[in-house]
Amino acid sequence: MDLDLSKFDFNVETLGECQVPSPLVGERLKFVSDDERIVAVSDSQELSRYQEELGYIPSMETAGPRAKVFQPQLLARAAIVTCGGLCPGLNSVIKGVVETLNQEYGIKDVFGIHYGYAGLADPKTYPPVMLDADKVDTLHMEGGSILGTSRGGQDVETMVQNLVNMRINMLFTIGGDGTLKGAAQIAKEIKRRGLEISVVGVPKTIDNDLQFVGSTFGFETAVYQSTPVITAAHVEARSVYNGLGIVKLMGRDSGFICANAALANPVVNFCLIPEDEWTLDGPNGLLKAVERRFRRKSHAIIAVAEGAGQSNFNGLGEERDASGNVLKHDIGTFLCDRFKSYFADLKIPVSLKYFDPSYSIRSVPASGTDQILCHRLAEYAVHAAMAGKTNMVIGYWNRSFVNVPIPVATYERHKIDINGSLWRSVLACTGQEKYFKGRSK
Ligand SMILES: Nc1ncnc2c1ncn2[C@@H]1O[C@H](COP(=O)(O)OP(=O)(O)O)[C@@H](O)[C@H]1O
Ligand SMILES: O=P(O)(O)OC[C@H]1O[C@](O)(COP(=O)(O)O)[C@@H](O)[C@@H]1O
Repeated sequence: MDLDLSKFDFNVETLGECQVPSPLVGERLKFVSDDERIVAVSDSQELSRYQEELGYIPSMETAGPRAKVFQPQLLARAAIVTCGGLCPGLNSVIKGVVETLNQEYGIKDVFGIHYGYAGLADPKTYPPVMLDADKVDTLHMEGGSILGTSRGGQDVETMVQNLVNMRINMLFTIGGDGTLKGAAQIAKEIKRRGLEISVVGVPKTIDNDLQFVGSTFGFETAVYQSTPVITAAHVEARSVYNGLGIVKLMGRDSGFICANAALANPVVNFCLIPEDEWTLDGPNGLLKAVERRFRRKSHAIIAVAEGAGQSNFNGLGEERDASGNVLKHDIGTFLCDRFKSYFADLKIPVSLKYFDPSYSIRSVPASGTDQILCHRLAEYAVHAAMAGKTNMVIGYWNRSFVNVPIPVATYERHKIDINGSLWRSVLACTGQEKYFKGRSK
């Protein structure tokens, strides 16, 4: 089956003339396009590092439908799996994949795999469900994942054998960096066995920590959802003498939610992220900084990312979740305890209110433009799988949807550049530098 491209309002196969989503890695890289591919060329150290460690030059291609459709319509059977932590919009992506398969390609056999890779490894215990247009009709209104999710490793050979048993030839994995690494292993095993099964990822990361993906669904919703909580913290703190509001937000290794929430809510006075170091004690520490702020304003709001300030727990050991992710020590309650004892020792009154909205933030449905992003990422994932592409994830880069090889997207975590303009804006907006006196940058 070939696809009639005239029904789409753009020609994805004239990349050389019209669509070059650059830059791939900062401004230093340049691009040349070669038919559908966008090849990054540069003599920068960064590129050589990729080339050396990955064994190839990282390249992306413009996402979209291809005239040559690889999957025969009658035999095409798809499976969708959601893994890792919840994220607003998971259900919207599931709906988008099912509808695009149904409506654009006439493919009706779509399996929903239950409970992440656990369901793929053990479909007897967690039987899959057939998904159709009726089942997904109002799915975008629901938070969570209708399929359920899980963490924890599964046997790759078993998962691939189950795909074969179910006669699946397209697997859509909706997940973050762990899920994508799992997807890459599945794709490798598929290749080793000489099977024709596409494995295409849709990037799910509320923390926004994947490389070359630009925008991920759920992130904007998370920032938006933080607003009522920060507002409540501010109202509480402002209404009493020396009111201190501490709001903990998600972000294990990357502080994007926290930084953006601080910018979106300019009542935040201190934004603490994993990427930037700060001390608690001493003349330049956070405790003293809040004391200084109290003298000027008598209230203060701290937004802290869950992965911030972990050096305060040095020597306490390390726990991991089932997927191997390092569990962060609870910086929120730690700060509460330290502030209470600090001000008690100084006999300075303080009224501290602590807010941890993490799970209520991530369990809502996607809102605003996140809904649109979910649908479009899903559409492009289907186009990629139908064109026979594999071991790749859809990215949104420089206002273009792109097909990004999984090893490139997961090569390292995307983090806030503390010398970059985003962090500079946060520092300016919070004014935290004037309280953190003498703090090195
Ligand atoms: N390095 C890895 N290789 C293969 N599978 C992985 C890897 N890391 C995680 N996974 C699997 O991917 C799934 C989701 O991973 P997890 O880290 O929990 O969430 P996320 O995908 O959001 O990062 C889990 O089932 C986990 O076992
Ligand atoms: O408590 P859980 O369910 O393991 O999830 C907590 C984690 O989920 C996240 O929201 C997203 O994590 P993943 O991208 O690894 O799924 C993190 O910010 C947070 O640490």
